[in-house]
Amino acid sequence: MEYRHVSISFGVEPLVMYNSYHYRTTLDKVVTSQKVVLFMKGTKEFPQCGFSHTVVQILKSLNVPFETINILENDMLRQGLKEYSNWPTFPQLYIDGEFFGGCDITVEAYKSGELQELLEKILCS
Ligand SMILES: N[C@@H](CCC(=O)N[C@@H](CS)C(=O)NCC(=O)O)C(=O)O
Ligand code: FES
Repeated sequence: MEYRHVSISFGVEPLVMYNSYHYRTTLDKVVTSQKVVLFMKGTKEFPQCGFSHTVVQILKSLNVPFETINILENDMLRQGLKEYSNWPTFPQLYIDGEFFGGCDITVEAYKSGELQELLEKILCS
């Protein structure tokens, strides 16, 4: 799939993806730009879907710094991310540059304490 002029509002400079190779390297940069990055529907302040809202609430309750990207603003990004993460839905949580999971996985990991453990390890290193 070709991605032309897909621009993500992220940080100061919008990131532009010109083609499928470029979108992959661009997304590599996005997911490693912060220890915790959440691709979601809506924003941290105003989630637009219950699944995204749940993950935001978990991250807020754990008091960890995290970046969110609203995939509803960009349909090419929305479709491209499904391919990039090999995951068909949102939210998509990245921790330390690695895809961690969607809502169900995050809820389970939160309940078991695995999420807290991983975040402590990542954020204290
Ligand atoms: N079981 C999923 C729930 C998330 C989900 O089903 N998301 C749907 C509805 S919000 C989705 O992203 N569909 C694809 C799309 O909207 O592009 C999870 O654990 O994350
Ligand atoms: S937007 Fe309808 S379930 Fe997420």
